[in-house]
Amino acid sequence: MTADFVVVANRLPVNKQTAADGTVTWTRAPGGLVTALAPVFDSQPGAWVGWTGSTDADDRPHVDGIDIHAVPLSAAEVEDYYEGFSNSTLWPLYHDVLVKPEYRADWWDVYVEVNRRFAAAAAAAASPGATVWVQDYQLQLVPAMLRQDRPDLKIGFFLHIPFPPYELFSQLPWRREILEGLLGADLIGFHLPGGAQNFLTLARRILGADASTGPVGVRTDFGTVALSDRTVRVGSFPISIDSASVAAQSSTDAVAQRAAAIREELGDPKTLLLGVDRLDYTKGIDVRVQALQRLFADGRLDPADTVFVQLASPSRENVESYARLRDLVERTVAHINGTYGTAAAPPIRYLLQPVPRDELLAYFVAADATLVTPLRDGMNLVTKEYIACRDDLGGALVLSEFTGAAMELSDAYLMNPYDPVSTDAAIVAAVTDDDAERRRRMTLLRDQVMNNDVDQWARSFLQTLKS
Ligand SMILES: O=P(O)(O)OC[C@H]1O[C@H](O[C@H]2O[C@H](CO)[C@@H](O)[C@H](O)[C@H]2O)[C@H](O)[C@@H](O)[C@@H]1O
Ligand SMILES: Nc1ccn([C@@H]2O[C@H](COP(=O)(O)OP(=O)(O)O)[C@@H](O)[C@H]2O)c(=O)n1
Repeated sequence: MTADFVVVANRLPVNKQTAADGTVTWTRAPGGLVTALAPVFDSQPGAWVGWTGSTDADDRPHVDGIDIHAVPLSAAEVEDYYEGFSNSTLWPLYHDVLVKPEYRADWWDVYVEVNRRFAAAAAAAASPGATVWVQDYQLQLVPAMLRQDRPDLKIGFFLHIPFPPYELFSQLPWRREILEGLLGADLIGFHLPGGAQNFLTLARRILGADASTGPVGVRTDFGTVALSDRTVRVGSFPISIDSASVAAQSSTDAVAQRAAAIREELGDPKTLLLGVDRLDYTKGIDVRVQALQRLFADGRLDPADTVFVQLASPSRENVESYARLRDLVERTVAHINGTYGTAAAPPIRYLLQPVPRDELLAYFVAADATLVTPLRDGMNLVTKEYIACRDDLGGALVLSEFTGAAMELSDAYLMNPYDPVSTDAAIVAAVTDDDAERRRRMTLLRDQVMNNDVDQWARSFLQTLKS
């Protein structure tokens, strides 16, 4: 069976659960990109092409409402395509070279090969004239490969992470191939106008393409790259969450009771601070923990009545830079608890494990402030989830200027994660400002998040693609 609408993403929206008797069940998976795209299928039927996340060739994933097309990956391909080229070359290069990207031809060869397999699977899943929406940095060659095979398709591409400027991108030995791969699309979307602008500059300087030079706006004023036979549009479409649904899920009695219980279990601290991230070096978990260490040391925060909970989900654990970050975070947390805590009440609680959705929402409702301090982040959906959970107008958001979310959420307590003075000041202001100021800021943040949801993101991208 083929479909008129096909999403192609590295990951399928599925979670594999194996019971004690070996029975396998598949459920819809949560997570940033998946959470954003799943509602698109509520309004139109379609297919999703992607990887199950495991190397078991016998996997036959199934979820209600989406026609799933699994692309199998061997253990060696996971190493070279996912952990290697995607997450040890492209991810650090696109995130400001926070760690040194590795440029290896053997990884590149497997990246090409796996992209070819995704393109073939997408071509097989798509009906004549279908719309195919390719997602993210793992699949940047798919648009051109797919067009070669299926010129009848409408092809969109969206990048969920930052797109770097010429000075960084041009390090990449395969820079021409990546740009040409993306130009196979009819519409290329980025979160921010800056990413779109970087792409247009790169197309001009590296490919000598006829790319527009005027400003790109948010969901308007699209840039163009004129090719010999067609024109590619380039735009900014900041992603969001299903705001109304998150707000509704977080305002149940059960979540309120659990939020109160969490505070009680933590010893009813005067100030409850929260961090929620994949354990990734881009997220600035070390930045916020080191800030707390300074604030406890200089007395601006009292470790006796402050608790910071860091909910970290394990991520890309076979990549060495992730193991190094884990080591740094865990040593710093142990040092702070050893220095400023008591046996009964350590000021930092650190969990390295997935947390059920309802539990996560209860933490958002319970927190006096959430610390979102990335050194670089494409958008950061945690930010928007926290805001959507605060219909009580309580809580405060400390937000790095280096997230995509900061462009829309300028009423947060903004900070520069590279500047300890700015970081410390934002945390202190977020917890000591009077209630009126905190409520004023949260009101403005909520207006933004509740009025700009993921449906608008998907609709604006797909309408632009079809127009
Ligand atoms: O699939 P993983 O390797 O486990 O990583 C999870 C996802 O991480 C990245 O998320 C990005 O997309 C979010 C939604 O647009 C955005 O808010 C965030 O800033 C980005 O980092 C990655 O881009 C996805 O492909 C991964 O699935
Ligand atoms: N411990 C955690 C951390 C994140 N998450 C979820 O994972 C998603 C993270 O999205 P994001 O846009 O902030 O960042 P990435 O991890 O996609 O880079 C959010 O939907 C979080 O609620 C979670 O469920 N549990």
